[in-house]
Amino acid sequence: MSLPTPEGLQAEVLYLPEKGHYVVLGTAGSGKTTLAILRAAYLASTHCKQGEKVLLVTFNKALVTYLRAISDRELKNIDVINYHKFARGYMNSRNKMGWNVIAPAETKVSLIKQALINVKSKYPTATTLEREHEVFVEEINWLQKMGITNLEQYEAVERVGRSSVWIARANRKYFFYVYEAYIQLRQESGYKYDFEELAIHVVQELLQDETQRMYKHIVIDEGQDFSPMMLRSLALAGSNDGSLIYFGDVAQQIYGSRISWRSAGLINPKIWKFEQNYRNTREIALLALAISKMPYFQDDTDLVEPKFKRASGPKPDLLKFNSENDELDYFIEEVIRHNRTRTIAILVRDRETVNTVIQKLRRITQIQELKGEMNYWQAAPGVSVGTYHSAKGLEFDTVILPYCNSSRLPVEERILALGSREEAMNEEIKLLYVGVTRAKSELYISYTGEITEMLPIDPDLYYQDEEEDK
Ligand SMILES: Nc1ncnc2c1ncn2[C@@H]1O[C@H](COP(=O)(O)OP(=O)(O)OP(=O)(O)O)[C@@H](O)[C@H]1O
Repeated sequence: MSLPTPEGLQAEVLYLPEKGHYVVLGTAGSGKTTLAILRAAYLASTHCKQGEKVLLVTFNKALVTYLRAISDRELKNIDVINYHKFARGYMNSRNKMGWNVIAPAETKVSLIKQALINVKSKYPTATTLEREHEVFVEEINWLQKMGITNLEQYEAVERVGRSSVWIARANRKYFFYVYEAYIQLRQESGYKYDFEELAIHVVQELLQDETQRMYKHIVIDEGQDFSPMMLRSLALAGSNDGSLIYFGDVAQQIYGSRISWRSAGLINPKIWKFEQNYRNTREIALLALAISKMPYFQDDTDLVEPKFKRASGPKPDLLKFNSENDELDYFIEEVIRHNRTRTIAILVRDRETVNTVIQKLRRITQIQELKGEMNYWQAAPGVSVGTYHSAKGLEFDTVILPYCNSSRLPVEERILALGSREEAMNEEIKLLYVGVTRAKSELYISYTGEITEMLPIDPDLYYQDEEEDK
């Protein structure tokens, strides 16, 4: 595959100086990933001496496989890895890793549940400790992502975003006690770290590490998914006389609230904005824009309004079915008809649903499952199945988003963790946005029962034939 030639602002970003910190905020499909690859290749070929390296880092692993597939030629002498691989590798080089030292996500949850029980027994009258354990898991993840490691810091911090409303400042101490109890339990179980906390340790280690940095330049793609601590660690991991460039889309930010560049370790970055959407047809881009204007989309001053570059195509198809079985059968027919000529993705909210879809589809055709352990990227026409999360950064001719019912979106798990349906919608609408913007020319959205409140209802946005309700 060959990458497009950058134009306008893209070309300016490509040749930015080889020193300093830069931020590129772009709308979906504006060429951020393309430029991340080209910039990394440019730096490796013209601004690295013998032994100096470029790191191209992304959040999700499927994107790493995709990047390698679309640009193998450009990516020579560049380490293309996801954040956790970088963090583990660095800690390993400092003899701070080991076998089985990162607590798996399920273990983390059960240890937090236990920690909550322990703290409750100490403070039996503290009603805040009666809250669901999911709320504590969520808050602990937030503390770790922000790098908050002591109570004074936590009590003083201004929480941005609406989540601040539902934990009273006076109750923060109880959350912190659970956090401390969890760390103790985790250590007793033999786990030095968990996934969210690892970045804090990487930062601490880098602050003391005076050895020559392995990477001269750092290029971050899908930067909106990185926590402030992850970004800080990457800023520290680069050489002082090199550069760091961050490519991200505020509208696709899935977790976490807005952060300042400074708290993420970026020093006076110059900010660039990409506004041209090269991927989606006008009709698909209009739906994405309408989603980003829904009330659940948190106010975001940095939101870049896209300009459409591509020709028109069909409107997104909105279909209602009587049952989920009929829904899947309908799309299986669609896949059979087109999977020799188009790249098609069926994207759903969770892994369990991915498995249901795959089970049924597997009997009919070969499937590419979008997941962490992908070794190979199938670029030829065919069908891919994955979660919205796993599709970040990717693109397909046709995207099918089934099961967009209000009973499935937002998922129950996030409603519990965030304390309200509204709060969960603020977060999950970004996932729908990601799903919609993966489609280059055809988009199908379907549901049974009630449609999710996160989709705009303006009938002009869709091709919708009432008679055709399945
Ligand atoms: N200058 C250009 N000319 C033509 N096509 C382009 C140009 N820049 C990017 N594209 C194409 O637009 C599509 C989207 O680009 P890319 O994946 O880099 O966008 P992105 O900003 O990373 O999107 P997202 O964040 O939504 O994943 C790709 O198919 C890419 O090849």
